[in-house]
Amino acid sequence: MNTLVWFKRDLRIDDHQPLYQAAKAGAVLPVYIIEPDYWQQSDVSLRHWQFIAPALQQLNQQLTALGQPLLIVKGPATIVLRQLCQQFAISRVCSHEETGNLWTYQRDLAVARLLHELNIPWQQYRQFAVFRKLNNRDNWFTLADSWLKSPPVASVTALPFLTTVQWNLTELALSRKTDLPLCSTVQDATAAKHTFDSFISARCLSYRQHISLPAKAIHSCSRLSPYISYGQLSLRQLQQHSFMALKHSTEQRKQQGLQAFFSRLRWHCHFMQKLEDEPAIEFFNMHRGFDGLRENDFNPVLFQAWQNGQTGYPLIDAAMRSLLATGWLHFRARAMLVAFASYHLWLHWRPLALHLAQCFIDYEPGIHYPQIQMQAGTTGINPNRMYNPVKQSQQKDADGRFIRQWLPELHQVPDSWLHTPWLMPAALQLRYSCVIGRDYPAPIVDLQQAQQQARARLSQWLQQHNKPDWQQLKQAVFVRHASRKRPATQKKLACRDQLSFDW
Ligand SMILES: Cc1cc2nc3c(=O)[nH]c(=O)nc-3n(C[C@H](O)[C@H](O)[C@H](O)COP(=O)(O)OP(=O)(O)OC[C@H]3O[C@@H](n4cnc5c(N)ncnc54)[C@H](O)[C@@H]3O)c2cc1C
Repeated sequence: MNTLVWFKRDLRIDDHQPLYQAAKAGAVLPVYIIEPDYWQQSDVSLRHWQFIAPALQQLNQQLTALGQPLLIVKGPATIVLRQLCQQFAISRVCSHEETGNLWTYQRDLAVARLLHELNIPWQQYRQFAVFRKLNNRDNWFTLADSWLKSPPVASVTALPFLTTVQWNLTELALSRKTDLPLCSTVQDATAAKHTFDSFISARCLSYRQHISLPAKAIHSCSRLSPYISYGQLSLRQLQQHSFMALKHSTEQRKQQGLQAFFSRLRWHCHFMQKLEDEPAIEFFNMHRGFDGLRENDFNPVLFQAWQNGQTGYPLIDAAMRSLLATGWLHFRARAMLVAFASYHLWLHWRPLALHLAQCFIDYEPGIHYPQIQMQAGTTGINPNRMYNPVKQSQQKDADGRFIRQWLPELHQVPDSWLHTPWLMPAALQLRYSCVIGRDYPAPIVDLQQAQQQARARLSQWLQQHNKPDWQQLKQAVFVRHASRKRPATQKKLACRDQLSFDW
């Protein structure tokens, strides 16, 4: 029996159910499809390819060592699969389930129709604690827990040789009409295991302390997100290995770091489950009562300044420029960028989501859209969090290491002015080669005014809409998406906290 294993966002051979099941039954044709239409989508960028291409080379080496190299084919999935199924007398297709964007969902539907027509079964296996057709979240925690604790799939030790086809990733290269510049430094796609080992053995010690400090998070966070997003590492194995490390650790700081990391791996699945349950949140407000709140106020000038790290607020701009250069940011900076754009600049979340999706090397639709909506305050069940960028800057980058690294125009500005350079007297601006409006922009909005306006707009909206149907919608979001880990009463109280601001 010849089985085609379709590699998508699961570029590994360990704990790989489709590969294991296929290998048990006979010959295996491992395939990766470069889909030109996918690469034209507005939430995709060639920065993603910058990471995926070396990951594919590594996967090919691993498969070749097992006996059967990887086939990489360019074209629409339905055409490629039809041709391969006929050419290699394929009697089954195996892959992992994908919780992707609308485009990948529709492509999967088209593939299902094709395989049905060809009378070839398509077996899809779970790779995250994400469950299809879940009615509500009541049992999710128990289901997730038992799946995450279940034994990983046995390793495949050999694959019978079926075919080899020469491919060259440079020749298969993609192009896009408009795109962000590639990252100037990108995480090493072939260093997944090394990155995990270095985190578990040493870097996790300072994870809790440094997780929100921009200059330190880059070293102390696990940095595993792209390897998880493209499936080079199995989240289940990561969860189990970190649990073992936690169990055997006697050092308190290490335990705290591993515990925090361990729960975030679960959050990964918790967030993905939201998009799986309601794919519409890629486009629409999770709580539809927020429809109309920001749509008509979109200001492209403010958006452009935000996108390019030119808002005049140093921590915001340093975060964006660091992201543009490296494709990565720690959680708090991601949240701050979205909150600042949503509240202070009053921009709708959808264009923000697309820009950031293109920027993030680790773009994972299942986490991305629910997180964006949470930070933009459109879920209706999470407290609104409006970060003050000056306060954040003074607290999280007090010595200005991060700001100076990414904003060379502020390099000479002393700490006392660094977080509010627009307040510097003109003579000092000249002395420190940072003339506001010439070398670095003046703030694009007045902070106090923007905060007050956002708060007033939101209060007014909530007053106008806080009617029984609003509560009903909120309850529906809660039933569908809220975590059930805390007791229901406590959670309900938290949900009422509609107008809390983190000034
Ligand atoms: C607006 C916004 C958009 C985001 N978009 C993405 C995205 O596209 N892809 C992505 O992987 N993460 C996303 N995140 C979550 C989080 O910021 C990143 O997972 C994290 O910064 C990646 O760095 P790390 O691997 O060093 O994380 P660590 O802090 O070391 O965490 C380890 C792993 O836990 C998971 N994780 C950590 N934080 C979260 C979280 N808040 N929610 C869900 N899972 C989490 C990730 O798999 C991460 O790799 C987003 C957060 C925000 C606020």
